[in-house]
Amino acid sequence: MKLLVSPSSPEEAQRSLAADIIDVKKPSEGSLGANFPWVIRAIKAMTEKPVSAAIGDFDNKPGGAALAAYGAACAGADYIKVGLMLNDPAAAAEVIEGVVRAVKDDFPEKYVVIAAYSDYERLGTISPFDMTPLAAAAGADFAMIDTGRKDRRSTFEFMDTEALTRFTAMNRDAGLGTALAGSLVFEDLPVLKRIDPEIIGVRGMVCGGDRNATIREDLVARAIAEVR
Ligand SMILES: O=C[C@H](O)COP(=O)(O)O
Repeated sequence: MKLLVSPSSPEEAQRSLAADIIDVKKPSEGSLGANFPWVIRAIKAMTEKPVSAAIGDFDNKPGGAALAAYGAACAGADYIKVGLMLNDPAAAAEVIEGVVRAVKDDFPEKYVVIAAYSDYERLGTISPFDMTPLAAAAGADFAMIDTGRKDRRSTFEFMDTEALTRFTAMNRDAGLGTALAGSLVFEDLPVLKRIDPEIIGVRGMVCGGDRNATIREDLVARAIAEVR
């Protein structure tokens, strides 16, 4: 299980370099808020570790999503992550296909991560279980769950261990890796290890509980030690 940490600036990235994957995002622009290309480029230049970039929480705008994905890939991201803030499976498929093609046509070695939200019922968005077959059919690499609304309610409040285990197994059967995130806390690490996704994603955990605070190097070190 790899640890992905989500800094919002090169300064925070500097304190996140012990993580397995450095995930560039702009939390003030949403759960998977996109940061500027020059921030992605600057963070990519700081490390040999894989860099991921969130490109936004998209409704029915496949062209915008595809162009954002291409931009993140050109800026140096190794993983490109898009969130599905929509409900209609046909529209979701269009966004996913656009993002996968935008990345893979020019950068076949890069990974595409498609995220649905654990709190999909309160958001009225597509369920992670309905996303997986669409992501697999389009040739994405990972299916992810995160919370769409960041109000400190955890993914575990919306989906229990059984559902997350089932999601992980479903992805594996479909040839996809799994990434799990959403206000995870240190106490969740033992059960996450049992669920066994390829990646867990955190920000609030390594900010001391408040994702609007700043990332602490000591907490990144503790997280990586406990994940191992
Ligand atoms: O990709 C992971 C997210 O940045 C998780 O953020 P969070 O732990 O604050 O919910």
